[in-house]
Amino acid sequence: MWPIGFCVVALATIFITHWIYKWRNPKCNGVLPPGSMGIPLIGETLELLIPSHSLDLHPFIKKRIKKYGPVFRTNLVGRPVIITADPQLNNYIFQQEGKLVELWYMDTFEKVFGLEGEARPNAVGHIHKYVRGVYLGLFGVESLRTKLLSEIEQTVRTNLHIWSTKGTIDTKKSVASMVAIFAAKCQFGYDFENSADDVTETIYGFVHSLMSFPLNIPGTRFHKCMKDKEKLQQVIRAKLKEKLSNPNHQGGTDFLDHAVKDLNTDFFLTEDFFVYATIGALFATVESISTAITLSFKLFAEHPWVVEDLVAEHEAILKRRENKDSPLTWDEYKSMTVTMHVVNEVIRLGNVLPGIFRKALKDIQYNGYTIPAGWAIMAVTCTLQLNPKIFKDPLAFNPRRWKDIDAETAAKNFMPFGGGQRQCAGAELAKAFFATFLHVLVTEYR
Ligand code: HEM
Repeated sequence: MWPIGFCVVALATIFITHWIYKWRNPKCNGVLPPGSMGIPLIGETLELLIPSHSLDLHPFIKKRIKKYGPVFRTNLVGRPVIITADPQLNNYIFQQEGKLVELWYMDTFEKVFGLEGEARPNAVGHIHKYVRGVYLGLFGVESLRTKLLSEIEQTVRTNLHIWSTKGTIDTKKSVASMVAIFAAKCQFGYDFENSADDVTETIYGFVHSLMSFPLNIPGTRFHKCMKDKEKLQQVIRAKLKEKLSNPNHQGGTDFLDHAVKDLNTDFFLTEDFFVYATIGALFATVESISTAITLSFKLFAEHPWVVEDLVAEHEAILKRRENKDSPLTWDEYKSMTVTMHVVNEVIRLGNVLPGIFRKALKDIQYNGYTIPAGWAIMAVTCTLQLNPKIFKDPLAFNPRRWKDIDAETAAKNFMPFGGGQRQCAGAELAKAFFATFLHVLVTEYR
């Protein structure tokens, strides 16, 4: 009997050894960038998921850049990935959308945001053109100027007032709820004040837990995130059905109003498409703005002179007004030079989006290395923002540095909103929200 057992063990050992060898040495028609593929099945995921409490590059990236250089290979959640902190390669990749690369998010994100199949909201070509057009229409400069700026101001005033009546607040959670109230209103017409259900907790639960290990079993953070996502989908779908079934519905201006107008006019314009695209915009808005504003509280506490600079600028704005209580105007917003330096500096250090993901459609040759077709690429742009040649003493919070940085240098060395065709469609909204928040904060509160 023992020879059979011996053969089974030997075969299993050969199979596992071969599998591990293949895992560590993936196929490539050329030379792969240096790096390690980590442990079979999970790769190096856990190390990347450990939160970093520093303003510097995440230790996972920093350690590997030091060891391998700015372009290296790894494996995240079972996916082979090339991580690039090389500005030249990053720029090249941003210009190759639909040619050598396509937008790709982690497999978890693909499921959560419905980024699979021909009709996915992140597809290239005319689907992208449609989605981008809708986003820019909703959150672009014209919409901000005519409508959103005053809605942001109202939301901020109400929320800061509520915070001021409490002993302490959890900053990240409170800021995220404030942004969620605004986002839910302008993206799917959710009326926070007159709704029995408080959807902001659900949005916070969803956004807060998405960047956790994707293990969907009861008790895990990710499982709770999926439950919150399902609830959100139901709320958004119910809202869409309500709008669709109302024969007197007049064209409004939120995301679902576009759905009412355009549903089924093209193969991809389905109910699911609009629900997923709304959830995507909600996540992008709440997570990014709340991260930046929360960080600013910590930085202000450590640098009170920055708050003094802000107070001086905003008190001057109030002084120029005929009526001190009148709402913030677009011209006032556009006059906020110091505030925009603060916003830039917080976003520079905030590393709001640690990586921009793409998938190689063909083998990509770069500096003697090959990025194989099918591999994911994670472009880390924050190395640019921490370059000591451009940003002296890069980890120091110093908004005044922006006085000496001209527009051309900034365009080449400051890319928190990405680049190319996929450049952030919410950049103007993020900046306007942040600036309005600072306006109300420093003019009304200490
Ligand atoms: C500090 C705030 C923000 C930062 C740093 C940021 C960063 C980025 C970056 C780097 C990209 C490019 C992603 C890629 O190339 O794959 C992007 C895309 C995008 N962002 Fe933002 N974002 C912010 C706020 C927002 C907000 C408030 C919205 C609101 C809707 C938003 C909506 C989007 C959308 C829709 C895209 C995809 C654009 C496209 O594919 O054409 N972002 N963002």
